[in-house]
Amino acid sequence: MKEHVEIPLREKNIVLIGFMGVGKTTIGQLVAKKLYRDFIDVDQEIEKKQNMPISLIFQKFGEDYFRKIEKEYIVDICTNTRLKVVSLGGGAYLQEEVRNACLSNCIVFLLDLSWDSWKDRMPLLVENRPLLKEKSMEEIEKLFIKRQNAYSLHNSKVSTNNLDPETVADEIVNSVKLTWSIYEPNQ
Ligand SMILES: Nc1ncnc2c1ncn2[C@@H]1O[C@H](COP(=O)(O)OP(=O)(O)OP(=O)(O)O)[C@@H](O)[C@H]1O
Ligand SMILES: O=C(O)C1=C[C@@H](O)[C@@H](O)[C@H](O)C1
Ligand SMILES: [Mg+2]
Repeated sequence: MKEHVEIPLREKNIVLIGFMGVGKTTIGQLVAKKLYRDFIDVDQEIEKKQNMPISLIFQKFGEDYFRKIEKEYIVDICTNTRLKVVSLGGGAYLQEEVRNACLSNCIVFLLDLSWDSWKDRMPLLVENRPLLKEKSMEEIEKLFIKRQNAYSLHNSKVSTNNLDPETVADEIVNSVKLTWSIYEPNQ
């Protein structure tokens, strides 16, 4: 078994979680830029590796296959990299192994958006998210509610209601820098 090495707080990957379309990709990119870190978007990297869009991966190989490669990739990032900003796909954090890997090695931020605000964003999202296609608003709301339990396991939560991506990214950066400035006094 691999020995657990405690990662210094300043070097931990920052992971963004939350429901489809809350802004993980958009805001993650900005946070990475502001902290001079590399950015990893798990969905985009899987699409590159598989050389096809996620909707086609779902169509050709099924959701279970997608979840398997998604989990393996995230566990690998969490255990073998540092100093990254990582945006997960919206459903990744539902997997227990993903949650454990993130919470043991990284700083996990939940991007929170109310259902009412999310509904306004829905038209932007439906095209590229296979899980939203052919679902009624009631079914999507049920999924939104059901997932909140898993998302509640995080290190910090940022509300994104009525805030532009720059403002949310600044809030995350400030919050991270605040934790970095706290240290044990010399006795
Ligand atoms: N704070 C915000 N205010 C308004 N629009 C936003 C905000 N954040 C993101 N958006 C818009 O919402 C859409 C979805 O954003 P994004 O792709 O970043 O979400 P995501 O959380 O990464 O979704 P997924 O879980 O599917 O990966 C994009 O069109 C983006 O421009
Ligand atoms: O919420 C989800 O289950 C998903 C969200 C997207 O980021 C993609 O990972 C995929 O469309 C599945
Ligand atoms: Mg995304």
